Amino acid sequence: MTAFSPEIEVAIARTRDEVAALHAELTRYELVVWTGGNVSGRVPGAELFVIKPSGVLYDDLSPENQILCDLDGNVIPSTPGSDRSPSSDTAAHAYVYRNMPHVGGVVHTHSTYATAWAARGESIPCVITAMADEFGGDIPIGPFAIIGDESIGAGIVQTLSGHRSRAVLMQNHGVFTIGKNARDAVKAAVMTEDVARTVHIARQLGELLPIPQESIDSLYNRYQNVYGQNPAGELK
Ligand SMILES: O=C(CO)[C@@H](O)[C@H](O)COP(=O)(O)O
Repeated sequence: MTAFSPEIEVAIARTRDEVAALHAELTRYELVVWTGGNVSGRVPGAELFVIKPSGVLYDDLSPENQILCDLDGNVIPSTPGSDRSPSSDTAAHAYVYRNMPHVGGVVHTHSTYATAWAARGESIPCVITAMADEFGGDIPIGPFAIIGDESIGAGIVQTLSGHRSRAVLMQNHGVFTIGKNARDAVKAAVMTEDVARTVHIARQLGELLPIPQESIDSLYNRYQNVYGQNPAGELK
């Protein structure tokens, strides 16, 4: 059995609880079907993250069957869940954690409207205030990348580095989001689908009206730093 300090064991247990519970948000907001999609969370204070097992039904996910990995994506042996294969996107999540130290959570979905934009290789333009609030501008397109190795992670990091958006539409694939923690990344995935649907419908009705850059900046700053009870600030 791999031994960690008591403090890290507590952090791992909390991350297992959080990541398992957050998968239920993907089904609640209808962002996934069957076993598609995944959530991971970095273990605070350790070079570790927790991710779901591959191809397991959402109803069967629990804290005990989430899988503990190091930042190279290797499963930590003899830990709960380590008898199963981790998510097929584990190498991609690991690449993001290694290369974006400020990121504490990563989420992937094939949510319908956002993935339809990805299938066209088209970024979602910032034409509603909710997009300016959450993403600070357009939601960008990332490159086409093969599933199963670091390619997706490299595409996420390349596209989102220096970008305000917490979401990228990986071309021909779907949504990947990042956040300060796993919950923040899940929220970004929920918001991505919401704005993808609204902007798609708006475009069916006529011409989209851009928001001036200074208004986008102002909306973004207010939402990230003033909105709500305890704003966490932008992701950087
Ligand atoms: O995008 C893909 C495959 O197209 C995968 O990411 C699935 O959406 C989820 O795979 P697991 O996390 O269950 O391996």
